[in-house]
Amino acid sequence: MAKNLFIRGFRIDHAAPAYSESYLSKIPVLRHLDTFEFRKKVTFFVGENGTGKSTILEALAVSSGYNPEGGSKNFNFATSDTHSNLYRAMRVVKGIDRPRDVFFLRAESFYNLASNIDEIGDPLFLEQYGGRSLHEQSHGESFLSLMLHRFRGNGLYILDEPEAALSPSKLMTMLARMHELVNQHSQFIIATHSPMLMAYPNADIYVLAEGALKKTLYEDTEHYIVTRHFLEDPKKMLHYLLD
Ligand SMILES: Nc1ncnc2c1ncn2[C@@H]1O[C@H](COP(=O)(O)OP(=O)(O)OP(=O)(O)O)[C@@H](O)[C@H]1O
Repeated sequence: MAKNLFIRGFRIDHAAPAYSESYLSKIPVLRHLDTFEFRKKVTFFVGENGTGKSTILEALAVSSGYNPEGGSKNFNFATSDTHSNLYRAMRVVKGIDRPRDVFFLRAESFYNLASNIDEIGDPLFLEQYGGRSLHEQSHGESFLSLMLHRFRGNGLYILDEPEAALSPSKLMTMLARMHELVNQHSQFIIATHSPMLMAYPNADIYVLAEGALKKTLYEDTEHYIVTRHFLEDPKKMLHYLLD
């Protein structure tokens, strides 16, 4: 196991009631997932909708002490208790070093996170988020504020579909910032559908498909292949799809 990572892996106890007595046992990928080892500073989980990416990220985040709706360890707001019980059946293997910065971001509850920052109302605290309420910034601007101002390096960042808000050029800004943070000893665990984001070099890509988590080369991912085919000849693809 890579010792210099903050999260080195996890184990799932399939006999735990939290797992066996819930819908989790019906998610094909989880059924065959006993242990998982992180090897790189950036790990992507990709795959079709509903294959279990968010479930795994959320359990990793909750097991590591984060608020299930997102934020750092200081956030404890909850707007609805919809997170799964996987964290009760999961044991996270931590590295030797502890991260000095942690953040769990999920696109779907970003709005609630922004409200919570406003409620805290401390200007010094707000400064970390670019000095302006995240509600007064666009979705993409506020996410970039988070990456540029709040993420400080030496951090563990668990991001669920961070591309949701970003234009292609801002996605490139994110890639550059991510690289800086990786060089400052950070670890990223990301669920994504973005072929641009998953192009980040020296990352591991795991595809959730056919009941397995399979390490896959970037060029072999469906995201890369389908997007490339589409962009090579959009007219031909549209003709095929629409006629
Ligand atoms: N509360 C729940 N009750 C029953 N099934 C659920 C519940 N929450 C999620 N599921 C199911 O668990 C499976 C995995 O969901 P998850 O959100 O982890 O998928 P995902 O890979 O992140 O999908 P997407 O790419 O669409 O975000 C899905 O089939 C989903 O329908």
